[in-house]
Amino acid sequence: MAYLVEPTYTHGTPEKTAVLLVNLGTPDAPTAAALRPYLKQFLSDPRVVEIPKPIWWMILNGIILNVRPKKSALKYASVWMPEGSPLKVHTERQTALLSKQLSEIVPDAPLVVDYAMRYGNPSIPDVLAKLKAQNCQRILLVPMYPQYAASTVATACDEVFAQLQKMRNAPALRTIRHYHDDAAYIAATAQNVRDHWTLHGRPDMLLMSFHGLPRYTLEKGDPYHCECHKTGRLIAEALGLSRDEYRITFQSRFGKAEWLQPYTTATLKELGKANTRRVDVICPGFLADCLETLEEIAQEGKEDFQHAGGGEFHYIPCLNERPDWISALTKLTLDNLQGWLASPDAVALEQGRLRAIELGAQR
Ligand SMILES: C=CC1=C(C)c2cc3[nH]c(cc4nc(cc5[nH]c(cc1n2)c(C)c5CCC(=O)O)C(CCC(=O)O)=C4C)c(C)c3C=C
Ligand SMILES: [Fe+2]
Ligand SMILES: [Fe+2]
Repeated sequence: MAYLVEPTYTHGTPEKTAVLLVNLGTPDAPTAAALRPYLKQFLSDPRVVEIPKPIWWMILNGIILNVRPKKSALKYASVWMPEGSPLKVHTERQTALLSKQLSEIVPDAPLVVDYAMRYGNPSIPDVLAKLKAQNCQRILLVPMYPQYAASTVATACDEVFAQLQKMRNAPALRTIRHYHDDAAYIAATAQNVRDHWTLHGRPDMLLMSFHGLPRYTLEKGDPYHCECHKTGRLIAEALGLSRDEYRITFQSRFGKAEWLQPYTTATLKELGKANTRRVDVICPGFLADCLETLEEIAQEGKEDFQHAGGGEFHYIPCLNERPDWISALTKLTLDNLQGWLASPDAVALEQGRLRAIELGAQR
């Protein structure tokens, strides 16, 4: 009698460990037609919009999905790269660079490095199927958000868990919750700012703008607001800034409810009205440039500031492919792989961690 086996049964192929980067996601093209399914998936997630379903369903399908795709498509078109959406292009490059650095540090480790998007493509179900087909029996999920929010990190974990629930022979899973105060992430962010100042001199004000969340998330216990403030304080300390030389603000308000304050837009207008000579803006909660940084901050933010009477406006890009950030990501990954690679690799792993610290410091 033949035994029934799962189609992905991989007896004989070596067991592998996967490092899976997960980012938010982006439309496939800067068009209303591509924006619609992306926004529908994104905004139907109850972790993102916490309004009771029947009411929200009417607003989403009746108004938002008829108006927003066209408006957002124009914005996406203004930042689209020849290779595609900036968020996807940078996430793909970060994945390749992390894979390269890991293979240099632990050359014999059976590691697979890949990325998936929570909304849109490449989707979490598709990438997990790919990892299963390669016999990845352990998965380290690395959310590409340093600060934890239920609407970003938790929903990425939810989706991975939901897929594993459908598998009989499911892989082991580890998740990273946050790294908002990770020394190497803070050091790379501060160095990014210092590099900009070496070339262009210093501003009167450094604005650290984080993606916003509805205010009720803070009241309900989401640690996001506090984590953003801790990140901001650590960056300011690394740069030796006094309290009046920087501000922490929240951007990208969506809908009518109150969001975390102070708002980035209002602050830029206020600084402009005060005739601030120069403001520099960084977005430390975004590891890759995307619509929210390139359009909302670098374009709209600049206009808000200068229109109100402000002087020079400098947007400092995200960490993207910076070598010190790739080393920080490598170290974070290796730290969280402890105990998962076979014993001879454990020694290499420790050497690798030290090498990643060294590489980060050299660059
Ligand atoms: C970095 C962390 C992010 C949090 C927290 C977050 C919460 C959040 N976002 C929306 C609504 C929208 N966000 C959109 C784009 C977008 N958001 C993030 C990150 C966080 N969002 C990124 C990286 C991006 C850019 C994606 C890209 O393709 O470049 C959008 C889509 C664009 C638009 O139409 O404006 C929406 C909508 C909510 C409601 C929310 C928390 C409740
Ligand atoms: Fe967002
Ligand atoms: Fe936005």
